[in-house]
Amino acid sequence: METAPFQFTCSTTPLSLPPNFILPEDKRPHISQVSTLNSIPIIDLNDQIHARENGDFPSLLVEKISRACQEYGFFQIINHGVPQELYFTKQVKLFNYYLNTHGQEKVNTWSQSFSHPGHPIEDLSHLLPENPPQYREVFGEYAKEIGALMIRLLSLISQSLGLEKECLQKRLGENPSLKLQANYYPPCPEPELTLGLGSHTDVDALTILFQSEGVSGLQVIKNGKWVAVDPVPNAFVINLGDQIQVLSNGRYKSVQHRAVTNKVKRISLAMFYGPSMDAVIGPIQELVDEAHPPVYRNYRFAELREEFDRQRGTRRMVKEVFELPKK
Ligand SMILES: O=C(O)CCC(=O)C(=O)O
Ligand SMILES: [Fe+2]
Repeated sequence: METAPFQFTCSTTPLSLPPNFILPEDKRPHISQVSTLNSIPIIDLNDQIHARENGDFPSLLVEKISRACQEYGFFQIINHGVPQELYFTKQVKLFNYYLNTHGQEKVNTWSQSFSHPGHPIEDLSHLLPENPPQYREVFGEYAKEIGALMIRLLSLISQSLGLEKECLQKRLGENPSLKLQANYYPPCPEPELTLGLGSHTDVDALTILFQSEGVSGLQVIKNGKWVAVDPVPNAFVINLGDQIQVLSNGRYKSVQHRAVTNKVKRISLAMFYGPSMDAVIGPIQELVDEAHPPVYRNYRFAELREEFDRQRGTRRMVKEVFELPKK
């Protein structure tokens, strides 16, 4: 039997969790055991400018990105050049979230997500919400800025893999997707009994996440333990998606992450950059040699999306389907 969706739009927070949100013991977040030390690296994109002035090569920035990608698969960026008003305008609020369910058991997670494509903005503007009235304009500008930042990061990550600057962008194809997912985590009476978003990896190539200040919720796996990614003022969290893991032949990992809930509400805005549907994704030739045989077979991205849809609602193992047998 389907569980009835829980209405988050009610104005009061319940005193305890409705039963259809309570996770089985082994799936609970154990929040008190999560580390806040050694969280993911914070990288200053202005380092690039300094390095260029000094003529260093490879630049300090590329080195930092290389280390962060290898050790964490996650980092935060500051001085990214996206004007603060575009993601910090108080008037911009998102409504009409839908309930996201995760996992095989029909347990709801304590969140609502709202998502829509962000590119090409000219074609989709009329599909975006009419309220609040400035949403289309602000989102349009945000999508353009984030799209440009994605290209900049793809170039830095390409260089950090020893590849030419445009390598990853080219491999992701001429009609890449840029999608928004806005996540709302309402105040939760019992954060230890539920999750905001279950553990997952992002399926696309690269994610730029803005998280609201003052409340921590995002956690990433590091050395088998959950590490909290506390919000840093005016920073974006960057994480590598499954397609970068495949293109880098497993050199860089798409890392499991989740969101826990709090007694107070939290909001995050994720933008996902994904390949063209017809792009052929597979290990980049320069990263394959005798010591590093190909881990994945080539596939059209549309093929992987079909597999992703087949696995909806399960603990996803999508890229694993394209792994080659180990020799
Ligand atoms: O709310 C967060 O910080 C995590 C969001 C996330 O992982 C996602 O939307 O894929
Ligand atoms: Fe995610």
